[in-house]
Amino acid sequence: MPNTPSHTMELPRLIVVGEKNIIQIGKFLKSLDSPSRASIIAGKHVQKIIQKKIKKSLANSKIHNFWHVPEGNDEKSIITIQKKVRSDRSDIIVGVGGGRSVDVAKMIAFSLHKPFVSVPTAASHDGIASPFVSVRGEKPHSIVATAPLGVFVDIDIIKKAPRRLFASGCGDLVAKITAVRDWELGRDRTGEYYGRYSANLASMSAKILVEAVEKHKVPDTRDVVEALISAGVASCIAGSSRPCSGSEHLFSHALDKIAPNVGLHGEKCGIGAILMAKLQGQDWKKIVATLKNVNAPTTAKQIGLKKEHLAQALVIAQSLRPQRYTILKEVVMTEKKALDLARVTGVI
Ligand SMILES: NC(=O)C1=CN([C@@H]2O[C@H](COP(=O)(O)OP(=O)(O)OC[C@H]3O[C@@H](n4cnc5c(N)ncnc54)[C@H](OP(=O)(O)O)[C@@H]3O)[C@@H](O)[C@H]2O)C=CC1
Ligand SMILES: O=C(CO)COP(=O)(O)O
Ligand SMILES: [Zn+2]
Repeated sequence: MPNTPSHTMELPRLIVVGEKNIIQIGKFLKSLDSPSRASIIAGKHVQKIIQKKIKKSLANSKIHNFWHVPEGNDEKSIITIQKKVRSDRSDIIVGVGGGRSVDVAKMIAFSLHKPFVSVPTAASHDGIASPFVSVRGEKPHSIVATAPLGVFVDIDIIKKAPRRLFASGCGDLVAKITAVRDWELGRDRTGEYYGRYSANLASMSAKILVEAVEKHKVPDTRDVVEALISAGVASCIAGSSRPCSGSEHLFSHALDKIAPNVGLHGEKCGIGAILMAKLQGQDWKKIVATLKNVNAPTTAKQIGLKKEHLAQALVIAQSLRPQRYTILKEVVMTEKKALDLARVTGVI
């Protein structure tokens, strides 16, 4: 029944956003569930940066720790790593890194019925506090997993991450402008349940970026991190990624299929937001200015995307999630129309 409200999911119990505080992570975990054994999912780059400090903190807190590198976040790689984590016999799973490590840890924690803690080391995506795992493949979709029991952020680490990751997170944030508009369209056209609070929370997370442009300022790292966390909480409250993921995400998921490994998730969502804002009749130039203000890509060329792949992605995007109403249901998208849209918005 379209009017049935989604179910709200659990929310993180403790969110700490500090600076040069990574050495406190052992104490943080102890305060959550006083674990004795922690499995940590972290990639090679991130381990190089903070493994020593985290190990020291966990040793001081008497937490045995086991480290695993996520090869990918497709189902096969998750199952492989899950078998290793199971043999750790740990009582908490920690994801340390960007979206891939956090997603893999979240999925494994959910499958093993263990608490999960999110430790983002880049402000590159809004999966930090969300209960979902984004699964790529034939029909990209969000799997309902588990919201983190805790979120632990060291802003100093985030600030030192490659700036491209910060810009990508801003792309994922401006995507809320078009995602919320698509949700409004779903409500108005089909009577779909619309959660005003979670929609406003998601819109607010994008607003800090738009306001920064108006004040001729670059948004503060902490503000962007907190906005990404807030967007993840919005999806917990909505019980789905609906407030955070609309036609712009469908464009990004289509590119994951057509041109895998071209561009970061947030970069594709930011470019998708420019295109979809134009279709929605929103101020797409404001989105371009917002992205340029943080040096996020606003053209296909900047992420190495071929225009034919862009056109194909726009044509198939809605078919990837037919049940989610977006502006793409209101246009008959052809490759020619896609290229015209990309041209008029300066994306190609
Ligand atoms: N579940 C959800 O709600 C959401 C999930 N996602 C998912 O997140 C993924 C995108 O995440 P994204 O972060 O863009 O990309 P990835 O996690 O795929 O890659 C990020 C890269 O940056 C590196 N990195 C992270 N932090 C640092 C740092 N501090 N210093 C140096 N390098 C660093 C990582 O290193 P290393 O290799 O060591 O990890 C990795 O190589 C996608 O799979 C997407 O589906 C995106 C949005 C929402
Ligand atoms: O990336 C996301 C929100 O920013 C997750 O959305 P999806 O449900 O489209 O995977
Ligand atoms: Zn996203």
